Amino acid sequence: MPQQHVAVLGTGKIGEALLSGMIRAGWAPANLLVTARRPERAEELRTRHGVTPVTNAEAAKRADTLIVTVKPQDMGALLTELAPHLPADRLVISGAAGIPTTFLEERLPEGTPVVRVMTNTPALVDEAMSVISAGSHATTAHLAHAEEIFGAVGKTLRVPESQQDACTALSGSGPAYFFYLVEAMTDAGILLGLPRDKAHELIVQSAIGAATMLRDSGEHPVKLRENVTSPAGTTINAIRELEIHGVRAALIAALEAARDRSRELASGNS
Ligand SMILES: NC(=O)C1=CN([C@@H]2O[C@H](COP(=O)(O)OP(=O)(O)OC[C@H]3O[C@@H](n4cnc5c(N)ncnc54)[C@H](O)[C@@H]3O)[C@@H](O)[C@H]2O)C=CC1
Ligand SMILES: O=C(O)[C@@H]1CCC=N1
Repeated sequence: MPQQHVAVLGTGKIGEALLSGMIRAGWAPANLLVTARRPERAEELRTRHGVTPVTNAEAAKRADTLIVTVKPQDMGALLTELAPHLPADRLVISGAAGIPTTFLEERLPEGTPVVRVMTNTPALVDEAMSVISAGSHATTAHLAHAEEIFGAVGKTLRVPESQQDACTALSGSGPAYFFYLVEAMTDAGILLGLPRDKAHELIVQSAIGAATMLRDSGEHPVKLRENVTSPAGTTINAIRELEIHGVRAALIAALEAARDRSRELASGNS
């Protein structure tokens, strides 16, 4: 069967990460359409990936599946532009934080299947976590198609849409928290007298090792931490400081704030 045409609309950081992953996974660039606001950006995407830049209206007419990766604040305007050109049997996948499937369904032709996905930037290295939910007209075949696309850049997980804002706080924004931790721990290395590049290398390799153990050992994180924490040793002194400074509570509050912001995002739209 010939591959379907897939269009990525609003090909910024996430759109391009997905596009490049799809090509690495074997999608033919000839079947991939992209839209961008600026002509120079469209040309850059053509040169870099061999995909075809089109207008949003052309994408609506030509693509079997449309993946919308604009910022939440730009979603309303884009849907208004697409709606008059979109046949109602086309699958529309939204990658935007906070935008419910009902928001798209209300602005697209009656019966349009919509799937909501929250991915993350490790898509760039095929290690994304993408959580996927169906709108009211999307079937399991539509979900499977979304999984095929996002599976090109990492893991996928189906969740009820009611959990999407929480997932956005955990995995959508998640990489930023780890980058922040690495940055802070590297600063600590500087305080302890290490050169910045050495401190960075030590922390990054420790992060990779810890992440690999979390994924592959089957052990609970508490057990893994206990294995590092020797009686009267160094680690417990650090853990005590983390507890005194409320780092666990800060993380819980931080993710709650991210979840709340995700809930608010749809209201910033037309
Ligand atoms: N950056 C991240 O870590 C993640 C972002 N997301 C979601 O992905 C979406 C995109 O985020 P980024 O890629 O970071 O943003 P970005 O700003 O890099 O990309 C969005 C692109 O859409 C273009 N655009 C806006 N309106 C358009 C229109 N009418 N026609 C054509 N192009 C248009 C913009 O020019 C821009 O290039 C957002 O909705 C965000 O919530 C989801 C997961 C992670
Ligand atoms: O910060 C944001 O709004 C986007 C969504 C998840 C990660 N980045």
